[in-house]
Amino acid sequence: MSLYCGITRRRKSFWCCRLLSTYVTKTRYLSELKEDDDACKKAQQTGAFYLFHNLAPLLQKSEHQYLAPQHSLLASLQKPEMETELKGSFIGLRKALFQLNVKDASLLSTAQALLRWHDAHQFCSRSGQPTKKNVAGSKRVCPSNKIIYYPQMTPVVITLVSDGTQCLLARQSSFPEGMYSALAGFCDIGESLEEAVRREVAEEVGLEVERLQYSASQHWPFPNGALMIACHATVKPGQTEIQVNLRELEAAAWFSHDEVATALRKDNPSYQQQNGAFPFWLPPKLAIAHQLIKEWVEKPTCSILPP
Ligand SMILES: NC(=O)C1=CN([C@@H]2O[C@H](COP(=O)(O)OP(=O)(O)OC[C@H]3O[C@@H](n4cnc5c(N)ncnc54)[C@H](O)[C@@H]3O)[C@@H](O)[C@H]2O)C=CC1
Ligand SMILES: [Mg+2]
Repeated sequence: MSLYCGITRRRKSFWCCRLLSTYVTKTRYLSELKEDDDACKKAQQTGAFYLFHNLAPLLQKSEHQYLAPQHSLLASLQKPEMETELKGSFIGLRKALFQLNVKDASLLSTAQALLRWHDAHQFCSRSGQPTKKNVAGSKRVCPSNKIIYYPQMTPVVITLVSDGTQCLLARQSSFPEGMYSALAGFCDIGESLEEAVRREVAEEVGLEVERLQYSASQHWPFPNGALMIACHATVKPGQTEIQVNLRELEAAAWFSHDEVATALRKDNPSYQQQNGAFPFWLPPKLAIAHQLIKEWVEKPTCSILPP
């Protein structure tokens, strides 16, 4: 698509033309919809919608997968009629997330986080008056004092600690049986990413991080919309003795490269072994914890690059 812009200098007009990439065009269009209620209302007439009921998206079950159908603007129907009409059911996102394709999982996570934020920010914290949502849902405004509230994400660090040959994985009692993951924790106010990683590792397993390396980030819808910031970290040589903080974790342990590589190849084994224990398994592909662990398996030295 072309952009034409007119620049007037010293009474002469110059016209320049340049091609905008599809990504830039789309981004600018979305940015316009956030600011322009009329343009957004117009877009809604031809837009596609995901449906939610009490924060649960309407999904259709297909073998081992969930499909997230999109709909045009619908007449208002009650939940049971809606499910019958659209041949699906409203299913909790926690249950369905890992059985959705990447695009639907990402869009539904964003949508749910936004809906949850609106639900929790109905009133101005200064005036106590009801706030008003713009059409796009990208902000809320207090009509009495004009304070603008924007949706928030909470930063969370997630760190795969390694001693160069093994990596440290932990589990909380709320995790599914047998699943271990990298260490995660909410950033405290005023902290840098590096400080949050060092503090969380010290708090949860009693180790001192020597070096850390940023890997990637991911929006995570639970519990209230988090920005997961993933890092690799190494601990000081010879200082690998774990002291698990049992208020936060149920268990933590060092795992060898072979153990982790084998677990990475398996799906969630939802069976118990003969001795009653559940086999060791890792978070599913969609979770950034999985990507972090996979990176380490492919390149165990990824955390010992120069800082
Ligand atoms: N996408 C992924 O791969 C993974 C995501 N996670 C997410 O990371 C999040 C944080 O991990 P945790 O170990 O639970 O955090 P954590 O180690 O900071 O412990 C949670 C506790 O921190 C306190 N806390 C401090 N600030 C908080 C805030 N802003 N919101 C809520 N609680 C706060 C509360 O007392 C809470 O019980 C989890 O909610 C989990 O959903 C965790 C592992 C993997
Ligand atoms: Mg934690």
